[in-house]
Amino acid sequence: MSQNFPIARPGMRIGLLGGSFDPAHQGHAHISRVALRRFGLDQVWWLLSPGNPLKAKGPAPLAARMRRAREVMPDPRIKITDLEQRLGTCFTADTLRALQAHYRQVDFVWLMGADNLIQIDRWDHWQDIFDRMPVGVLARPGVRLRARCSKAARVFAHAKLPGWRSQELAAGPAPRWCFINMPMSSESSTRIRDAGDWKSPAREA
Ligand SMILES: Nc1ncnc2c1ncn2[C@@H]1O[C@H](COP(=O)(O)OP(=O)(O)OP(=O)(O)O)[C@@H](O)[C@H]1O
Ligand SMILES: O=C(O)c1ccc[n+]([C@@H]2O[C@H](COP(=O)([O-])O)[C@@H](O)[C@H]2O)c1
Repeated sequence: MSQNFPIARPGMRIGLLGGSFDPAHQGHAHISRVALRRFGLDQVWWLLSPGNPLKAKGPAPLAARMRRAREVMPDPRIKITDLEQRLGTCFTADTLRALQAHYRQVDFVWLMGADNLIQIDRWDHWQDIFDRMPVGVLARPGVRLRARCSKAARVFAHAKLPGWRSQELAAGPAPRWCFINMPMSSESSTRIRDAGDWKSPAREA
């Protein structure tokens, strides 16, 4: 199972940013850099999803999305991975369980944009995600208020770390989460697809 898994030293702090990345864009790059700095992370791993279980339409082929992600994000601290494909998982709770079992001495943080805080309560075993590892939420234009009032924010209100204590997030223990306000990027994959600026091999055919 460990073939071609990224190497991580014991004690490393690693953020996991899951997504369709269909395609990757500067918004992903921006929040990854902010997460590295604000949460004191050593690395961020992008987990390119084989397919979001809540989206009816599948994404572009994984190989094409991986190529594009590497072009967008050449920073050596950001690892572009197809770990979900390798693990055979598509539900986040399963992925995180498998990664923690594989990398027992790594401190992982689940990262997501504020739009996903609004809908995470629809994900499979979503409370397990909060119970399993710290969660870092990055502001996204237009959804900050709804995110703050979301079901997840209410259920885990007791576990919220204020933004000024973000450096403490990765050390845990879970449940513990932190919302980061920052200069935001309005970039989105939807906009790029709608503008016709992302032509994966399958879509060109
Ligand atoms: N501009 C952004 N600001 C903050 N978070 C973002 C931004 N773009 C993406 N994210 C976050 O990155 C993760 C992966 O996002 P995803 O690959 O779905 O991109 P997207 O632009 O949201 O795609 P789509 O428009 O297809 O929904 C999600 O947690 C999402 O919230
Ligand atoms: O586990 C779930 O039920 C689940 C449902 C919807 C989305 N997710 C994950 O959320 C992340 C963001 O997905 P996306 O498609 O919005 O980029 C990605 O890692 C998905 O696998 C996970």
